[in-house]
Amino acid sequence: MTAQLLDGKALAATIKADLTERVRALAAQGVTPGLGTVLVGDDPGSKAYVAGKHRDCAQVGIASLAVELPASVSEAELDDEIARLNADPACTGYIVQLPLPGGLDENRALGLIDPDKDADGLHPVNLGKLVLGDPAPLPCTPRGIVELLRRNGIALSGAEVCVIGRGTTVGRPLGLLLTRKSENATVTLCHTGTVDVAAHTRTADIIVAAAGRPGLITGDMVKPGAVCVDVGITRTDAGLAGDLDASVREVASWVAPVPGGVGPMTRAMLLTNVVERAEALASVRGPRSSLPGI
Ligand SMILES: Nc1nc2c(c(=O)[nH]1)N[C@@H](CN(C=O)c1ccc(C(=O)N[C@@H](CCC(=O)O)C(=O)O)cc1)CN2
Repeated sequence: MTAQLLDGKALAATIKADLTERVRALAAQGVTPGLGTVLVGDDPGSKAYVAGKHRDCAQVGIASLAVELPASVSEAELDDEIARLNADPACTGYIVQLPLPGGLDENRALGLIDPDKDADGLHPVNLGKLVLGDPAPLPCTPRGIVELLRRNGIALSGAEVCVIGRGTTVGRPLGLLLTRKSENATVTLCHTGTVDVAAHTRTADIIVAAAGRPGLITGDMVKPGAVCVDVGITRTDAGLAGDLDASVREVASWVAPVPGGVGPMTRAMLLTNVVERAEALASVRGPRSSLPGI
């Protein structure tokens, strides 16, 4: 068997085309959505991801507000930038790019974001709403994974899903999303304390690998016909490497690859979160509101 590709790049392009129309409709009401990003330090991966987010904004007509700070920034200076974006009426929503350099407390920074402007859905209030099943912006990678599976006709209801990785941006919130009544999957969350990862992956209908360990999942760990989603991106001298070994493609029915799978979907979901908030605010304020931008 050679797996079919879950093409996140193509699906993200379709989603961005739809968002472009929605941004045009907002513009007709006098509203320009704005995405802010806070990038601290010079991690090459983070710089590339943030640059990609702003390229996407330009494509769909969302305004960009890019804040760049040196790795030596103090906690107080970072807090000031976050407070500034909270107060900026041109900023509909924003993100603090993770990971932050050592010495800066990520949870503290995320907790200072105005939950209404939390374009990443990573503020504790919004993660709490996800637990409770209340409406809130959803974390971008988990939302992108569910969308990629759903739009390719992959059934989630009743599926056994094995998620590898318990991080706050992917594994944990993905488990919460997949176990909502609307998705109805059964989730096993594996992590560095899991004694026998293969014992869990071998019985799974869907495997989501978000460990950041190149080649961790090999073909012999996959049930024939399973769907495999690669989330781990590691930068090596030879280029980007995912968590799925090449042998997985001979066993799986579908594979979401690195690059071109979940990454572009993560970015498309970030734009979606921003546009959704702009639309919600526009509908509250009514057309051609005299209030400042949102
Ligand atoms: N504040 C956040 N920080 C981080 C998040 C997040 O959702 N919010 N997730 C990851 C990184 N990430 C988003 O920021 C991200 C990762 C990958 C891609 C992407 O487009 N990947 C491409 C390859 C890009 C390349 O060539 O480097 C792909 O897979 O095709 C976008 C966003 C950690 N931090």
